[in-house]
Amino acid sequence: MIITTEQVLTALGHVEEPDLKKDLVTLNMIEDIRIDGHKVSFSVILTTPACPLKAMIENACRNAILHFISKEAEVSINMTSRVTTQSNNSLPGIKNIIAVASGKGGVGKSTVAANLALGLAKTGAKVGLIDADIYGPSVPIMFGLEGAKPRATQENGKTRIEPIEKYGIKLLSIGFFTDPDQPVPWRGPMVSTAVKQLFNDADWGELDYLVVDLPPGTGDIHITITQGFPIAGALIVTTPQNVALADARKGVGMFMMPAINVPILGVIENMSYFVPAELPDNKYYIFGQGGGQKLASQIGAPFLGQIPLVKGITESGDGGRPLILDEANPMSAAFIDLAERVAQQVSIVNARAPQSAHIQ
Ligand SMILES: Nc1ncnc2c1ncn2[C@@H]1O[C@H](COP(=O)(O)OP(=O)(O)OP(=O)(O)O)[C@@H](O)[C@H]1O
Repeated sequence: MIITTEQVLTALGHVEEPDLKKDLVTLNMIEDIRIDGHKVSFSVILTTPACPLKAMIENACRNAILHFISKEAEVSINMTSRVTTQSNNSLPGIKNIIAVASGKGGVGKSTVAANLALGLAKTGAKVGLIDADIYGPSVPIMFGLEGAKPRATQENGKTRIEPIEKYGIKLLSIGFFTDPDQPVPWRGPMVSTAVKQLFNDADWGELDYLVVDLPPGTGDIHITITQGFPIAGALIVTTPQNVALADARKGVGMFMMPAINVPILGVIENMSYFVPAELPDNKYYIFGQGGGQKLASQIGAPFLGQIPLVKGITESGDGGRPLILDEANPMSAAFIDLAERVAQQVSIVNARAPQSAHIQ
């Protein structure tokens, strides 16, 4: 039996990337085809290491070779990834900026941002996290970094800030530069300058994803960030109550304004229900039910899931070690799922963008 590269490409041309709705060959996702007798090997270049469809795509590729070429073929597939970006990126080295937003305060936006950043890193992506919540920066506490001061160096008359590395990601918080016991009486322009420095003056190096924890609501910082930097998309965190949903809708409205025009990656509902430890089969919908899903369908964005009200989330946040790092806790896997769904949406948005590109 002689197998040719053309046969392999034709067979894999029958495998569709379910999100991007095109076949893997057209999407340039197949590389390194090697054939040795009945042995066939190749690499599949996914758009993110956090791809939730990895196993499914691998199976489909194997089946395509066996079905279209030969049942006798021995197939070996290297599943790898190259995170996509949009080529109009004005921040060199940073492929995708993900803004995490909420209408109201206290709905768990920082909790989602921290666990999302760590979840993306756990799948193998290079990740940074900016805490731009000037009114209540939570990253120093959530990462056990109270009192930490990032190193700043002078380079050709310019200040370079070194992000702090913890748990495998790079971090900067506006809280590292303010006194935690003093209110921050900054005026709009000062806030705007400080936030821009977190992006422009920091040595982020190469990042696949830069997660940005925004302040609640809509304000100066939102305008500064959305107008100053290429945001891949915004993630909306809400709780199920009507009051939270009404505010979340306002937040979404801002991202959708023509002058801002940031795609909504999806809606995450936090504190969806409470499960008492002694009655693990009971779910109590304390704040109502179905609100996040309703918001997502009203704005035509994907609903990315529910996070229950869990004591461990508060404890781990307050204890400086986000819950996702505790692999024995079932919520850890739930946060990884969430990170995968968010990465999937970023890849979809990038593929739809006019100047989308597979850039290393
Ligand atoms: N699902 C959850 N279960 C239990 N506690 C939670 C959950 N989500 C968040 N919390 C806790 O609620 C509090 C507020 O969460 P967080 O700081 O993430 O909210 P936020 O929306 O970022 O608030 P703000 O922007 O107003 O600072 C924290 O103590 C956090 O640990």
